Amino acid sequence: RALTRLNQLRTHLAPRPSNPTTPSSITHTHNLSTMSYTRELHTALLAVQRATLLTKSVYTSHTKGTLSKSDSSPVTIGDFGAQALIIASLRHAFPNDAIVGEEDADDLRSDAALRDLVWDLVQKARLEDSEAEAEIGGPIKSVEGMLDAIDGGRSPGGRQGRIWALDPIDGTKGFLRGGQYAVCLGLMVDGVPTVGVIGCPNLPVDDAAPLDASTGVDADDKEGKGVLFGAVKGHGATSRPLSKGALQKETKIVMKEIQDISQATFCESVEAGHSSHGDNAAIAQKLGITKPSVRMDSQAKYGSIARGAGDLYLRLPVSKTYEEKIWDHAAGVVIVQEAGGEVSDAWGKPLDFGIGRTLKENKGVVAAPKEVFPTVIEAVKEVLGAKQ
Ligand SMILES: Nc1ncnc2c1ncn2[C@@H]1O[C@H](COP(=O)(O)OS(=O)(=O)O)[C@@H](OP(=O)(O)O)[C@H]1O
Ligand SMILES: [Mg+2]
Ligand SMILES: [Mg+2]
Ligand SMILES: [Mg+2]
Repeated sequence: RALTRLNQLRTHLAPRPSNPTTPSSITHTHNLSTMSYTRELHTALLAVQRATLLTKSVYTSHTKGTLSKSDSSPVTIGDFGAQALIIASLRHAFPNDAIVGEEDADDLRSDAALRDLVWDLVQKARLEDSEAEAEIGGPIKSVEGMLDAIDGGRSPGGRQGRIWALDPIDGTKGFLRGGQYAVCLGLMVDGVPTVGVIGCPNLPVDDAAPLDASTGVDADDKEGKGVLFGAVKGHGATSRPLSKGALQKETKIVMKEIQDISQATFCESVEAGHSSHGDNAAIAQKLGITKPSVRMDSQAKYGSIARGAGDLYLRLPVSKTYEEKIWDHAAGVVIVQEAGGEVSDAWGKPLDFGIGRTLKENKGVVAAPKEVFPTVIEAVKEVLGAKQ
């Protein structure tokens, strides 16, 4: 009977290729551990944890090595270093997987001084637990290996197979300002976000801590800051303290039940250029919300609502042409869904992660607990509709 139950579970949990003509070489192996993505989650948690150590060392140092990218957004040595470490970890554990990473190594190849700064950071960032460090492949061996790892994030994305979406530092502006930021890694299987991990060095460890965007790095690790969120589709969401070595014990997280939507707290971007503060405020007003919004950089917003510290995440588009990037949402979406939430674009349309590196068929993002989600989307549509 146990065997029948196991087989039923296998059939139930097996990720199915969306296209029945998928060649057998990229269909998934049917063993229970891959089906529940235990190894993927474990690897992603350790990889993100190691990368957060690197970002913290940059956060507290004076040299951030900031460059302006072609879209005039900033990138730092922390972004490059974290991307190198995470891609090296993924290649070690899952050499056949594709990776969509935000950064590439072009700027480092043409700037030796910057490259040396990143190489120095990458060599120093090691997990103190040798078993954990070995599980993610140990240190990167050479400068060329580091550049090659960073360039490993050039996948165009797509709807088939296993593709990781990596944001080595999400909220780089927040990172530079001394605010919240996050290291984010999601695995998409056939275009569906399936595993999500977010490391937030500046959020309180305590899931019940009141939501404020209070900032400042916990330089001596004495302030109880630093949290690592994780989730697997169908298996719930967790948080645990970030550590410097092996993974700490996890706690299950769930979104807060909302009795009265007018009492909800909503989160939005700090940067007015990333999300329309005016539209967000109009939506809140329609819902009868009087509490001020909490402005917070990065996917720390997804983590915060997933653990019930806040309730809603509103990201109404500012520009008609901006396409949201998949690495800004993939991990957060799994974590919120698994904590009991729903996420869509501003029109209530599901986010389509299978088109490429961006969510080009979607506009804006709204996340809320399942029970109130339809009410929130109605308010969003009314506000958007009134503008058209
Ligand atoms: N115009 C526009 N509209 C929407 N989003 C944009 C836009 N420009 C940039 N970005 C992306 O915003 C990412 C960080 O946004 P957040 O809202 O999470 O943080 S912030 O409070 O604005 O810093 C940020 O991620 P990082 O680059 O990883 O920091 C960008 O990918
Ligand atoms: Mg980002
Ligand atoms: Mg980034
Ligand atoms: Mg960026």
